[in-house]
Amino acid sequence: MYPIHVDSEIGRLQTVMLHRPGKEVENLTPDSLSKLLFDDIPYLPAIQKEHDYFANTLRNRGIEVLYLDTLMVESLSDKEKRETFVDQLLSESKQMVNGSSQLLKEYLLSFDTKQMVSEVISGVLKKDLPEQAKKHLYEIMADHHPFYLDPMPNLYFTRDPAAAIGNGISLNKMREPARRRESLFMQFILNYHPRFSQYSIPLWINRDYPFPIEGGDELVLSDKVLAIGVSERTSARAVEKIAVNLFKSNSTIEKVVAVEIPKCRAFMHLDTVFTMIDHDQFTIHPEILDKDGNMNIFILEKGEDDEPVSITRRDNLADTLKEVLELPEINLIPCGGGDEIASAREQWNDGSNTLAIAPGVVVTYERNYVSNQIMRENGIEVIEVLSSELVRGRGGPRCMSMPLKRDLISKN
Ligand SMILES: NC(=O)NCCC[C@H](N)C(=O)O
Repeated sequence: MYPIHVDSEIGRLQTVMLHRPGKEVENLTPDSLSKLLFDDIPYLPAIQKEHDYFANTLRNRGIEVLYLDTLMVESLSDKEKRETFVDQLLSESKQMVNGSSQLLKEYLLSFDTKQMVSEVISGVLKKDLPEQAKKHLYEIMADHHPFYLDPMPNLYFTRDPAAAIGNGISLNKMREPARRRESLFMQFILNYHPRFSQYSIPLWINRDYPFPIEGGDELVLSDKVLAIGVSERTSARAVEKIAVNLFKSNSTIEKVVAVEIPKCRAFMHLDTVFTMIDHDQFTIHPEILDKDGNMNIFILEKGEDDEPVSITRRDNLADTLKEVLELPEINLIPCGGGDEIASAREQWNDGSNTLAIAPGVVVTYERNYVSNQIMRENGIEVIEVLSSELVRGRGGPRCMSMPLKRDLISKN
């Protein structure tokens, strides 16, 4: 059965891809936190327990949970594919490979596939490899960085490296060097995993496109409308590129709504400040609006004649949503109820980062009790999950999940 279908943010979730955090989060140190985009070091047994709780919450609702590392191991079924993967990984890890590529290649290929994938994710310490003869100045004067290959602690945010849109994939060039290798996994899974490789799955944008785009900014509002944040992580160029590609293909997307949000760490992606939770209800962090309640929004549509795209400006989010979704009314639910302190605190803790598993049914962090209560008062079913350690990576349930299949919205 064709493995990808996402034509909304809210259709009943059928299949999702997660990554259970592993040793890579234990390889964070105070010195590497900011480079590796964490605010603190999670305690591994506790973050795994919380992640398992999240995965079980989804399973209990009948959702099929796939794990990225398992898919990857199943994709690298022969020696040639393993070697191709290691070659590509090492060539893309130039800044991280703080030593000899050849030595690392031999080291990684000495393991079985499962262990190799786990080593790549958790990072390779210099002390794990045999000491090599130091001949070159850069080796003799080596810095004190402990890793040959840096860990990939952000991998449990499976939302960002790739996103399913309709029956295709946005395979993303990620903005931060610490995360760039992550989308390589999905490239190999699409090319080689039997669940995907037998189909010709369209790529709406590819990871070799030079300007960044990340899945946390890509929100499928309907089969015809895609919203994309222009943010700290996603460039206006990539938004236009994916729009043009969608318009000239067999995709059903007719409008791409580019929403500009402040470029700062707390608001790194659109889904940290805005998510869809029902046909006509959304969470929003009020601080993305200016003092008049406006923001910078552009609608991209297929151009006339030879123009690949036409662009028109809007400034009101609620009005734009009503227009593109053809709804008479919509409800924007403010994170933290709009209270100055509660909304800043709960947005920081991903209170706006809800994962809808069906129309009006969302998974959220239990710590964001103000936002959760307000959603309930608006008729939303809120399923809470644990978050003390998961939150330290600055992402919530939407960031931690990559939907592969949802029911068609009309069926719900
Ligand atoms: N969609 C999201 O907002 N994902 C959260 C990503 C957090 C990760 N530490 C990062 O900075 O990329």
